[in-house]
Amino acid sequence: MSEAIRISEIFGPTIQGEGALIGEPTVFVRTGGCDYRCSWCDSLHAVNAEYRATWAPMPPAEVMAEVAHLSGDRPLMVTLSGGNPAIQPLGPLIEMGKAQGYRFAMETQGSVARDWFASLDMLVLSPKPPSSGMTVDWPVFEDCVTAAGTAPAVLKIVIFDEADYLWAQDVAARYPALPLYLQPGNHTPPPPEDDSAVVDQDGIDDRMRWLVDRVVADGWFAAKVLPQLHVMLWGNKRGV
Ligand SMILES: C[S@@+](CC[C@H](N)C(=O)[O-])C[C@H]1O[C@@H](n2cnc3c(N)ncnc32)[C@H](O)[C@@H]1O
Ligand SMILES: Nc1nc2[nH]cc(C(=O)O)c2c(=O)[nH]1
Ligand code: SF4
Ligand SMILES: [Mg+2]
Repeated sequence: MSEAIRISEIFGPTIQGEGALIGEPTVFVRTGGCDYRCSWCDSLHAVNAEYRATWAPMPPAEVMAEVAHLSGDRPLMVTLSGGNPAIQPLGPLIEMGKAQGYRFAMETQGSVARDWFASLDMLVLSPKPPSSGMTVDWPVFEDCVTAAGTAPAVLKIVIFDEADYLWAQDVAARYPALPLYLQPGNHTPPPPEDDSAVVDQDGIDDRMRWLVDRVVADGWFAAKVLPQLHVMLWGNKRGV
């Protein structure tokens, strides 16, 4: 019997709104609990202890049954996010889903390495820049890159300001082999219980334009700059 996974929400199909797989239809499996507390986290309902009562332990078969129900039994990309999905026992879920034809992408900050990263179809490593208030443990981050093995892996870095931008350049220089995505940060999301889901879209647009100008002026042509498409369309609404 596989260990239960702590689930915050399972939703979709929607489109992947960020990074390498932007636009691809996917079902999200969001796990509950995170070892980080980023100052600007847009998914606090899967992070803060006050939401713990909304997280349910589910065995892998139950998670896959819900994914199959949502997808109408048609295999697609399943995106594991959180919280930090790497702190959950996701290896058996990935094996079970792959046997049914599903593919798996995962978003993680790179603070916990697991051997099952090698089974992923896409590992999105999102190390946290200075504006987050977090400090990256680089040896552990390196372990995450190593754990991916031959599985496709990319870097996705959130940028709020100049300090984040310069930090991203350093990170990119450390990992020249990893495709790099830069994403403007969205500011001060409302609490999850507030259904308005309003974001400061003008501010996001300003940061996006600034980021494009900065990347182009620097001739940093390996960087791909993308907005959070789902935030443009639906603000910080949950379940989209
Ligand atoms: C909510 S996190 C969950 C997965 C994992 N904990 C991580 O941070 O990679 C998913 C993605 O959203 C990004 N993100 C979180 N808050 C954001 C914000 N306010 N603006 C832009 N991106 C944000 C994270 O950097 C990460 O790439
Ligand atoms: N559509 C959509 N795309 C996303 N990409 C990353 C997300 C996340 O919260 O991890 C996310 C999300 O919550 N929704
Ligand atoms: S690591 Fe990810 S889920 Fe955790 S607090 Fe930061 S953005 Fe939120
Ligand atoms: Mg999100």
